[in-house]
Amino acid sequence: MNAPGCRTDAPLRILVTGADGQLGRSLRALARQRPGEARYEFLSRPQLDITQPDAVAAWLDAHPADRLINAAAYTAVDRAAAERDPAHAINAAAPGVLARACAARGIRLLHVSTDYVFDGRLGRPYREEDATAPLNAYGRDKLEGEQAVLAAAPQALVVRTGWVFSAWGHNFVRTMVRLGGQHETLRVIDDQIGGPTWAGHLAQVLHALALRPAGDTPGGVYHFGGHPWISWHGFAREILARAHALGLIARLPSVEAIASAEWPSPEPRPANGRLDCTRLETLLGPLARDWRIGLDQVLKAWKTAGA
Ligand SMILES: NC(=O)C1=CN([C@@H]2O[C@H](COP(=O)(O)OP(=O)(O)OC[C@H]3O[C@@H](n4cnc5c(N)ncnc54)[C@H](OP(=O)(O)O)[C@@H]3O)[C@@H](O)[C@H]2O)C=CC1
Ligand SMILES: Cc1cn([C@H]2C[C@H](O)[C@@H](COP(=O)(O)OP(=O)(O)O[C@H]3O[C@@H](C)C(=O)[C@@H](O)[C@H]3O)O2)c(=O)[nH]c1=O
Repeated sequence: MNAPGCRTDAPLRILVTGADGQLGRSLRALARQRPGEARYEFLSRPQLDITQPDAVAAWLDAHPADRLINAAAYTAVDRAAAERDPAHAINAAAPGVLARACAARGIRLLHVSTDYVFDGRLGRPYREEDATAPLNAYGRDKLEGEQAVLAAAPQALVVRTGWVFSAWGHNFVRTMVRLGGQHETLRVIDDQIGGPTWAGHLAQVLHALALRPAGDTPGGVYHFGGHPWISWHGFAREILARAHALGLIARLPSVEAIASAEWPSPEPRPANGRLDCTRLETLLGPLARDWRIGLDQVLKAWKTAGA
């Protein structure tokens, strides 16, 4: 194993848990595009269930690594209050299990968290040190997970992001294209703003962080989110206009702007999910984070695939 903080010519060995999700698949794509920069190993849920401490320990003993990127999570926000056991086990408890197992073996953990750790009442983009106050069960679990990681492994990196989309899995872009093909009018919340994050950009950031020597990169929380900031309503309009222009939907539906109170959701969301990325940009330099580039990539991929 490369000693933490030491540069070496051997490519770093990076394990990725939750490798079949949006972020995991985006990391797979990145690893294919940049062979030689690191030796990635991708573990989907059947290969490694992160809620099982013995399985985690056994895997890490059998597969030495320098870094572990945890892309596994429970992301069904509206179900997290009803499905307490799995949601808490995956998002709150398992990150601590991973952090302890990694710390015991000199592996640096990169963990991913969310803008939903904030209550959204701040009148500016959130910085890493701003007070957390999650509004929903998912946000509370993710915050507990962050805290467990940093308590067990202060050198770990916790990257908070928001509004993630990709060509794979469940996300707002897919939902809008599906609904846009079915309805003449959609109703979408206009009083929640944030930064849609293309999972490809998030993968680039995690890859760059993983490659850095630990000594050059202080442990702790970093924010990374897409730009420009926009409401869900504005994002929906952009998605539908571009999907229509590409012929993914035959008609352009109208999109009615509604207030959060008018949307029947069991779980509240923060009104402000904007993430200030200055800390990360100071470390890594200017970051690719324009979601419009990612959105075009996703829609073109679906067009090519005939979706
Ligand atoms: N999606 C979003 O909008 C946002 C996501 N995030 C965070 O970013 C990270 C990546 O999210 P994203 O890629 O969208 O998530 P996805 O829901 O797309 O993927 C999560 C993956 O984790 C897997 N998984 C679930 N439970 C376990 C387990 N016990 N052991 C191993 N794997 C498991 C899932 O498998 P299965 O499908 O079988 O359950 C799935 O493949 C997460 O930490 C998430 O909280 C932060 C902000 C926004
Ligand atoms: C489908 C739909 C959603 N909405 C609203 C509900 C919600 O406030 C917002 C987004 O809905 P979704 O259910 O897609 O997104 P949601 O599950 O809230 O997305 C969140 O996922 C977790 C994992 C995160 O960490 C967050 O950063 C965020 O990305 O849009 C409408 O207003 N109209 C609609 O037709």
